[in-house]
Amino acid sequence: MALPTLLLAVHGTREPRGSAAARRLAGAVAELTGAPVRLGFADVLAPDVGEVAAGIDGPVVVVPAFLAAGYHVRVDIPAQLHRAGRGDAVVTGALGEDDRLLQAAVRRLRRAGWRTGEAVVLAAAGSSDPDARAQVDQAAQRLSRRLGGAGVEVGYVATAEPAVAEAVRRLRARGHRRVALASWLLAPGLFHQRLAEAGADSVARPLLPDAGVAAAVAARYQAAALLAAV
Ligand SMILES: C[C@@]1(CC(=O)O)c2cc3[nH]c(cc4nc(cc5[nH]c(cc(n2)[C@H]1CCC(=O)O)[C@@](C)(CC(=O)O)[C@@H]5CCC(=O)O)C(CC(=O)O)=C4CCC(=O)O)c(CCC(=O)O)c3CC(=O)O
Ligand SMILES: [Co+2]
Repeated sequence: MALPTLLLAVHGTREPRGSAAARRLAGAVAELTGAPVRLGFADVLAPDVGEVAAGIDGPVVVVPAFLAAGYHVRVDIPAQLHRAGRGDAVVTGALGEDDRLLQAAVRRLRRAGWRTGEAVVLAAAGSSDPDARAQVDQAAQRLSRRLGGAGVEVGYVATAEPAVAEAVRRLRARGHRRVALASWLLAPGLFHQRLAEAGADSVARPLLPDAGVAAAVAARYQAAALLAAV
């Protein structure tokens, strides 16, 4: 039986390097899974996830390239699929709980110059969805353990508190002389650009491109493909 199509749902950005990162991720995932892979956008760019799904014959597995299951994953993408008559598509969970994403964040952090003893702000996009924010809090706790108990605070670029710059200030107020920013963002974009102004001593790059992130997407697809194939 033919493999279900893997529809990679990315947020969408006006930053061309962000779109290039998304296309490269789609290519890496196609290689890992051997499945037909298509790219759709939740916001900012077209075609949206529903429009892409409507043009696909046969079963579809949508893997959201999102770190937490917030508004876009839980509301926006399912609504796009319903509008397009593809409410049958299986939508997998977000990626942030997969340890490979955390490993990617740690690699970026070290490459940006983080040293043992420095405090860290895990900088996430921000969401109006409390469950999505709880998922980011959990990632911050896992990051702290992974860094040998380093002080880690969450900071948000938009929509939620504390803002990234405020999280940096709080750590300094608690006596941390050096504060590093870990990017809990997938790709270069407007949100990542804002991290440069947050007052940190170093800023890690976003998570993509990364083979572990591609493997996490492939794993989500493979687990769901069993359900999607009719
Ligand atoms: C729903 C909303 C707020 C709400 O939660 O209510 C929200 C939510 C989320 N966005 C997330 C991610 C990204 N957002 C952007 C960009 C933009 N996001 C904007 C709006 C909104 N985003 C609010 C809807 C307002 C509305 O449309 O009504 C834009 C259009 C306009 C603006 O800035 O207001 C601005 C475009 C800037 C431009 O190009 O002009 C990028 C791309 C980039 O950075 O360039 C990334 C990928 C970052 C990466 O690379 O990872 C995540 C994290 C998901 C995760 O966990 O991964 C969530 C959380 C969630 O889904 O809940
Ligand atoms: Co957004």
